[in-house]
Amino acid sequence: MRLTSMRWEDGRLSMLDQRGLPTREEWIPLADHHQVAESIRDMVVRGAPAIGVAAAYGLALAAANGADMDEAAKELAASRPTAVNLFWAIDRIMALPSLNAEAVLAEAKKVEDEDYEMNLAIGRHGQELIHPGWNVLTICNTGALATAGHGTALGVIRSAHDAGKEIHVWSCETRPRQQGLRLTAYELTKEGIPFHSIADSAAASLMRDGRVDCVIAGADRIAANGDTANKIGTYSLAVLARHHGIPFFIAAPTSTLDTKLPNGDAIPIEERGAEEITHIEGIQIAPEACHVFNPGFDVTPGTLIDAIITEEGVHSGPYSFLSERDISSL
Ligand SMILES: CSC[C@H]1O[C@H](OP(=O)(O)O)[C@H](O)[C@@H]1O
Repeated sequence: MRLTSMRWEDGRLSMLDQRGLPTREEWIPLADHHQVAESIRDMVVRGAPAIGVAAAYGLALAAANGADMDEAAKELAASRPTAVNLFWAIDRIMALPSLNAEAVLAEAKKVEDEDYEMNLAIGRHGQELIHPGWNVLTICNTGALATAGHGTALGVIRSAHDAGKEIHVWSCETRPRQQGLRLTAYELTKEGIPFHSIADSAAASLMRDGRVDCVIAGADRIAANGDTANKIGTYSLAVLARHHGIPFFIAAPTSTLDTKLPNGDAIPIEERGAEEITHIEGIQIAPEACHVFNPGFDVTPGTLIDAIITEEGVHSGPYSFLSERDISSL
């Protein structure tokens, strides 16, 4: 059975609580869009494409429950600010000619199915860049748990492995929420893909020692010039990769493109709570009243990205994802 982060069955939405993985596999039933918004905000479900799919199903619940769809859309849109897929999915549903329950659910299922197909295409295109025997470094979780299945950056890794390229993965722990140590390690273990989890701070010396052949990461929002918002720490990996002459790739579906933004300066960067840093599994590890700055994302300039892989193919810089419509509106 395909690993996925959520299931719509018999009119009900349930989500795999990613906060408990890898030690607890617990599915949570969600009865309404309020609970979906809360599950996105609390990172029960996380990952740019996955929260877009979740929001689409949240609107399907709102329609089925007879809720005010505009209010439901606003509540879901307020759950997290950085991943543009959330707003792309909400806008797509709200643009339907009719917001009856059947039509909204059908469109939500299309959003999910299309994301899965886009990830398979990203994998096909991206694995062409991966040489046999490469050591591939990645950050956060960009796999089936962050999408509708297969994954983006981790989808490229899966596809390269499935193509018999015998790669090895360095999976950054990804402080503070440890999506790499908990979720990517969980997925790679399930698939039997060789990997080592590493502290985020170990990446530099691995690159210096010639033990990294490429870096591949996901994205939460890509501006028209290729500036890319992704998990905090991605920018430092891009700078390190450029310093060491190592190719740095981003993998994302086109639903992650925000062509209204000419560059990454205006991408909203989510700041999360201090407890994500001061506590681990609810246990305090920092002094009382410890001051914390906890941005969830950073922006990597398109000039540091050697290729952006989408379902359409491999794009190389300089990037210009502006559509004709966007150019005419500038
Ligand atoms: C396939 S996109 C996954 C993307 O989302 C992650 O952020 P979060 O776990 O906070 O939702 C991270 O930026 C990943 O690259």
